Parts: sequence; C-alpha cells; structure tokens
Amino acid sequence: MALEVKGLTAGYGPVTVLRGVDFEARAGQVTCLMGRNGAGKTTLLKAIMGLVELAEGSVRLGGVDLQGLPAHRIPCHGLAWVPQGRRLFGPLTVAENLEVGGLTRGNRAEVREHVLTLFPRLRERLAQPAATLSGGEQQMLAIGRALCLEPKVLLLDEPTEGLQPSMIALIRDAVLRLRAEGVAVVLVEQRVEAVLKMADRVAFMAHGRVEEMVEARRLEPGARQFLDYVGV
Ligand SMILES: Nc1ncnc2c1ncn2[C@@H]1O[C@H](COP(=O)(O)OP(=O)(O)OP(=O)(O)O)[C@@H](O)[C@H]1O
Repeated sequence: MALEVKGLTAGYGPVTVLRGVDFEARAGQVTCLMGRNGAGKTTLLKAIMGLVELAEGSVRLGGVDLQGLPAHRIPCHGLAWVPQGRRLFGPLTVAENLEVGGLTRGNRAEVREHVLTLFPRLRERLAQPAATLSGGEQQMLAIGRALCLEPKVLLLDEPTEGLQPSMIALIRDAVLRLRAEGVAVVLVEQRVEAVLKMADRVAFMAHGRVEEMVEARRLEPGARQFLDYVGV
C-alpha cells in the first residue's frame, strides 16, 4: 500500500515550513529522507501524522484521504511514527510500554510475539523500566511499541542517532525484516553509509520541498546529491 503526499504546504502558525512537498513511500520498500538541518524532514513526518495543520495538499494511504482526520484517528489507518528522542513511558516496564502501544488494536498476543521475535533483547527485559534501558534498547522499544499498531507505513526519525555500531546493526536488521514483510518504511537518516545499506529510494529535501527522488541503486558514496543536499 503506498503513501502518497501531493503538493503539501504546511507549517507552524504563521511560519510556512513545507512548500509543496510531493513524496511517495511504497509497500515493501525503505524510503529515506535526507536533507540539511531545518530542511523540513521532521515536519513532513508530523504533517503525515496529522500533527501539523495543512494549508494545502493531500496525504493519501492506499487511496484513502488522511488530511483533515483528527491526529488520533491516523494510526487506525495504518500509520505509525517513532519520533526522534523516542518518548517512551520511562517509569513503565518494557511489557507495559508495549501494552500501551497495542491498546488501540486490542493488544493481540501474536503482535507482541512478533515484536519480541524482531527484538529478542526486549524479551529478556520485559519487567525492566524503560528509563533504565540502554539507548539502543530504548530505540528498539520505541519501534516495538509503534509496531504494536501493526502499521502499513512506519515513519522512523533518525532511529540510529547516537547509537554504537552493534545496536545500529540490530535496528537495521529489524528495518530490513519489516521491509520484507511488506511494510512501507520511511526513514530519516543522515549517514550516507546507512542510507546506501537500507534504502530503496531516497528523497532529498531542501527548503521545505522534496527536490529529488532517486533510486538508491543509482547512488554511490560521493554522489552529487549527498553533497548538494546533505553536505557530505
Ligand atoms: N514547533 C515549531 N514552531 C515553529 N517552527 C518550528 C517548529 N518546529 C520546527 N520548526 C521550524 O521548522 C523548520 C524545519 O524543522 P524540521 O524539524 O522539520 O527540520 P529537519 O529537516 O527535521 O531538521 P533536523 O535535521 O535539524 O531535525 C525549522 O526552521 C524549524 O525551526
């Protein structure tokens, strides 16, 4: 199922941040969003989730219009967002965080089992308060909690930022498994190496627009787009 964004203009009160964004994420693919600080990557994810008011444009999932829906209805349509900074319920245990994640879907046991198979480290720590997990484990829990919604589209905002290589590899493996299961993954990621390992397509953002959408196999380290849009 494809997520389609057309002509999206949005911002915060009088400040316009997104200026006519066209963007698409396909089922069973990882679409990376790259761009400099302030290009509007996080705002685009928020706008898709109904958390930023749209001035113009449309957001459709599988042909269903999402714009105008109240934000709390969006996850029911198959979208889940893992924000930067994770926003877990710190005092609650791993098990309780997963339970909260699954509330709107009736907390089906097989969904939790799927999450724990994807992240075995969480199974070992079910009774541990989220706040006491390592950074990488917290990221796994944040993704696991989002997966309790059984999303068709998963929006991940810099999930491996600040993590050590072994944790990055575990999260990357999970992303690739979700892709194989047919999830449309949208990944904000600034590191070229990670993008080249994971992405099917890359959307390059600048000045509140997607300026180029490129098949990842056409990119290599040192490609013009990385220099132009990310400065690396
Ligand atoms: N709540 C807000 N109110 C007003 N302006 C905001 C708000 N949040 C973000 N902005 C502005 O919107 C612009 C885009 O921010 P956004 O966080 O979407 O960029 P980004 O591409 O995700 O950047 P980064 O890589 O630094 O996370 C920035 O100029 C930012 O200052």
